[in-house]
Amino acid sequence: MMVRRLAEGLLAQNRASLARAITLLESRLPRSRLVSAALFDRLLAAQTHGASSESFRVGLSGPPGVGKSSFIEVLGKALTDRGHRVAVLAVDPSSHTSGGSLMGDKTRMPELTRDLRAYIRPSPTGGMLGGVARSTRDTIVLCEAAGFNIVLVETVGVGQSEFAVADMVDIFVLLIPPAGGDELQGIKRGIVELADLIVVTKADGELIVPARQVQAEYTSALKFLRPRWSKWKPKVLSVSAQNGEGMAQLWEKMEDFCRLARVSGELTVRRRNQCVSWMWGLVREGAAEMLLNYPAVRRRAKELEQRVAKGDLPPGVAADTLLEAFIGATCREFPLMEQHVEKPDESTSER
Ligand SMILES: Nc1nc2c(ncn2[C@@H]2O[C@H](COP(=O)(O)OP(=O)(O)OP(=O)(O)O)[C@@H](O)[C@H]2O)c(=O)[nH]1
Repeated sequence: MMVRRLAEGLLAQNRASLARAITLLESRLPRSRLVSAALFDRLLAAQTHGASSESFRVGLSGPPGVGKSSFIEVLGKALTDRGHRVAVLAVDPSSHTSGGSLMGDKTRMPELTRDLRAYIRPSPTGGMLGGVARSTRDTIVLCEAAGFNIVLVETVGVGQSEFAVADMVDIFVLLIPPAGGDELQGIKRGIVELADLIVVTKADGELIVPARQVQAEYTSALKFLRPRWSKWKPKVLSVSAQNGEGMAQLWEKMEDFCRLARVSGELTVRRRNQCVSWMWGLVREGAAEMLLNYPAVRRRAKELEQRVAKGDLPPGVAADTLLEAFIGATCREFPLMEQHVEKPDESTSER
């Protein structure tokens, strides 16, 4: 009953229903998990993947102070003015512990917050990146079901969160401040390689010249990178959120990207691959969690870790030993399982 009402509210683009559904999936309580799984079933049955295929998922990353909030506020407003419905989500595992401003915090984007065509959701405070990324991925799908056709996912440019975000969006946009080298800017090397668009911010007033310089540096640096898409070469632009300069051209480029990726079918392939890799990521995470739930295996893991660290044991041997300890522990707990565990020697001799 609750699930049906929630699904109906969501599909009717009711903001309160969307907020409740997201809170539900962020909850780690087993009952909430069951309810949100049932909700996803309903949404699938209602064929909301139609909404997904029409949507555009944009990842935004950049070091603190780059001007992300101002940028999202201006871009978001321009998009809602064009009739789009825009959701802004955030991935910031640190917000839990730092107690600082939560990413996606409404006060950072005052105009967009008042805009009825926009929906802003702060980062879930799940703590670990895995948990935060998981709920953000599901939240994207809920927002799309609720009629938001553009989903902006922002991340703070520290830690691993930008890699997680790049793996859940269609286009990944890296914001760069108009001064300093990579290290000064706190930008990790690998992250530049993931960018489909690089945007130099604050290109106004005295910062125009350094912004253009940074733009030229990145443009030539990108020539040496292998493009991730067959039909798209990453581009570097400079914009000012303060006076709006360059914002329209930026959106044009994003639209070009979206069109090319759709027409070539690469967007579909990318999303499919992302889904499969999320599935395996979750399996790996779940398996590791299950394994460490056994106290005996946990103890064994500690001991093996120490031996591997000292160089007394090759990591591969330690991993096999740990997996065997896990299988042993499950067989002791569920004796019937032993009959079903394939013995490597027997299975080869049978073939
Ligand atoms: N000159 C100029 N300053 C800007 C521009 N955009 C943002 N700023 C300034 O840069 C500082 C940081 O901008 P914010 O928009 O708060 O973004 P942020 O520091 O990345 O912060 P978070 O959103 O919390 O990640 C503020 O002092 C802004 O006034 C711009 O286009 N031009």
